[in-house]
Amino acid sequence: MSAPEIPAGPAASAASPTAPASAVEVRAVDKVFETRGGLVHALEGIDLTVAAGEFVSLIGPSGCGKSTLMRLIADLDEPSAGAITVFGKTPTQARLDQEYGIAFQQAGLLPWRTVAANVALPLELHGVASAARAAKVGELLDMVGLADFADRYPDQLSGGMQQRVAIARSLAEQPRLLLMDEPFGALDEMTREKMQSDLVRISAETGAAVVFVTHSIPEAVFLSDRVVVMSPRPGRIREIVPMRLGGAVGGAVGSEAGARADAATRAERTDDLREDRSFFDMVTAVREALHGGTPVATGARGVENR
Ligand SMILES: Nc1ncnc2c1ncn2[C@@H]1O[C@H](COP(=O)(O)OP(=O)(O)OP(=O)(O)O)[C@@H](O)[C@H]1O
Repeated sequence: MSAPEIPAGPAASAASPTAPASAVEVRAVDKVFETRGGLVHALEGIDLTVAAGEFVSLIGPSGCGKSTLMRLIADLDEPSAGAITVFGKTPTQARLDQEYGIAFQQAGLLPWRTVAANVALPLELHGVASAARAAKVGELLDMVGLADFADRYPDQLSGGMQQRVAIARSLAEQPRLLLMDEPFGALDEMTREKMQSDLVRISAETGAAVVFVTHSIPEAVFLSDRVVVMSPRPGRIREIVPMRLGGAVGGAVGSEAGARADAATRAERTDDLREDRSFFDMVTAVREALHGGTPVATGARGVENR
C-alpha cells in the first residue's frame, strides 16, 4: 500500500499562484544506467514532493536507488525520464542559486584549511565580505558546538566533529534545503545519536527542508516527518510512512503548513523519545513497509535495525 501523494505540480500552482514552491518535486522520474552488463533501472516512476521545511528520509535495501535520487536532486546527474524541480527551479538553476547545501558520508573537508576556513569557504567563493563572513562562521560553529575548535585542522578532530564542520559548512549559505546522504554512517552509535539530536534542533531552528538518506530505521524515525521506503530492481517508492511520535499527529504529507507544524513538534524530540512506545511503533511500521506490509522478525538486506 502506497501513501497518497498530494499533487503539487503545475495544476496545484495554477490553483494558488501565491503558494510557495515545494522544496523538491520529483515527477515520474526514471533513471537507467547503460552498463557493459546491460541496462540498470536504478529508478522507475518516482513521484515525491518534499514541502518547504519538511524532513524526509529515504530508506531501503542496498541498490534501491537512494543515492541516485539524491544525485538527481543535487544536479550531479540527470534523469532518463520525468522532471525534478527544487523550489520551482531546475536542479541546475537551484545549484547556481545555492538553494541547497550538501553533506555526504565523507565530510569532505579541506585538510589544509582550519575548521573556520572550511566553513567560510562557500561564503568566500560567493564574495561575502570578511567581517560578515567571520560573524557568520562564528554563529555556525556555535550552532554545531564547535566554537572552541575554530582554529583546529580537520585531522585534529574526531569523525563526529568533522561531520559537524561539514554540516556547518552546508548551512553557510542559509539554504532552504539540505541534501544529506548517510552523513552519520561512519560514526559510532553514541556520536550518531548526539548528531541526530543536533540535526533535529538545527533543522527546526533554520527551517530548512531536509532530504536524508540512511540505512538505519531508528535514525529515519527519530529525524523525519515522513519516511520514504524504497525497493530495488527497479528502484521504486514502496510506501511513504508519516511519523507520529510522542503523541504528535504528524505527517506533513507534502504541505508547507503541515511541515511547519511538524517542524515545531520535531524541535521537541529528545532522547527520551527513543524509549517511547510511539517510537517503537514507528520503527515497526517502517520495517513492515520495507518488507511489503507483512510483519517480520529480521531486517531487510542493507537496512539496519539500530
Ligand atoms: N554510475 C552508475 N553506473 C551504473 N550503475 C549505477 C551507477 N550508479 C548507480 N548505479 C546502479 O544503480 C542502482 C542504484 O544505486 P544507488 O547507489 O542509487 O543505490 P543505493 O540505494 O543508494 O544503494 P546503497 O544503499 O548501497 O548506497 C544500483 O544497481 C547501482 O549499481
